[in-house]
Amino acid sequence: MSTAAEKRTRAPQPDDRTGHPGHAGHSLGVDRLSVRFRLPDATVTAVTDATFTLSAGECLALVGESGCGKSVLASALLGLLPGNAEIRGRALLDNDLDLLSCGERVLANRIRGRQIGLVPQSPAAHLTPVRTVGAQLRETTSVLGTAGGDARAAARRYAGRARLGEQHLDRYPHQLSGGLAQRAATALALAGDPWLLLADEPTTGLDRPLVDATMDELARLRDAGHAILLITHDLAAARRVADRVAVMYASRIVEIAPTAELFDRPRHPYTAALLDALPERAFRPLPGFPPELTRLPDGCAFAARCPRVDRRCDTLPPSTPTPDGEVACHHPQGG
Ligand SMILES: Nc1ncnc2c1ncn2[C@@H]1O[C@H](COP(=O)(O)OP(=O)(O)OP(=O)(O)O)[C@@H](O)[C@H]1O
Ligand code: NI
Repeated sequence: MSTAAEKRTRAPQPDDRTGHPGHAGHSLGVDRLSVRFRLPDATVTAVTDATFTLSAGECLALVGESGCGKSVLASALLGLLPGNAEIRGRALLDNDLDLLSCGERVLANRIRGRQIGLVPQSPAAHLTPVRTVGAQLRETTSVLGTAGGDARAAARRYAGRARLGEQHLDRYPHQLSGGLAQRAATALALAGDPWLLLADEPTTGLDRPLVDATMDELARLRDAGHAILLITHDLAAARRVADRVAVMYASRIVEIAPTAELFDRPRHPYTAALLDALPERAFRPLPGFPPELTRLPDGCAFAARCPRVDRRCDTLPPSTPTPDGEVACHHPQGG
């Protein structure tokens, strides 16, 4: 599948002001990634056959209801799942290194922080309360080997890339506003020069102006050449920054499409239902609940809530190509 990044006319540019490195050429190719958790009395099917690509300079949003498997997917890529997780599939970095099989040592020494940065859900969880932001940045750049012998200059550099003014480096996290704390946490995520940023619900609990500001910061990092995997419930936020959107339902990606296309012409009935629930649209929440991930049906998991359900839905709908994406439905809307 061709990517939005290939289609975008504005190529990713290094940011001259901050000396932001270009990351052109990097890619992540996830192929049938599946995760199950074995529990004593049940098996949780958290992710099933997730397949997508993501290139430097592109933002992919992963959206779907709570519990559908978004965070488990992200944790699998970082090797952060607990021991009871059974992982299958591949996740190739630069068509080369498989994140799912390379092992903890490689992940710890070469990947986490250095190739893949984590933009945290809550800055508070990422920042140490008892040390200044500058001290934390200096330490992180030293540990990750990006300080280049001058940790102070490095701290200023990464603060600059996250648009955190130098004057804030001597402050403790609690002395920063919510927006500045988010930038400080982002500066830490950038401190190892990762090209790929994972942002799992980076705006939970923020008010709308701060959500928008955070999305605009992510868009800026995308434009500076980073790849961004944005996990969110917030379709409006996704629309603001994502080039493509992947919609997840009950462990599967059921539709993936360029953002404008997805909003204008949703093909999967679940995507249409998510859009109908938006305040600026019909504001009609989808009735019912997703199935338990311990008892998924053999056929389409959305059938029980689907307005277009028919006999074919007893069998699993295969993922089929659309002009610019894919949909897994026996009777997609709009052709
Ligand atoms: N260690 C684990 N053992 C068993 N089940 C787990 C484990 N971690 C996650 N799960 C289950 O996997 C499913 C997917 O969880 P996940 O956190 O990925 O959902 P999510 O889409 O990120 O939801 P939210 O939007 O609420 O963050 C859930 O049913 C969850 O309970
Ligand atoms: Ni989550």
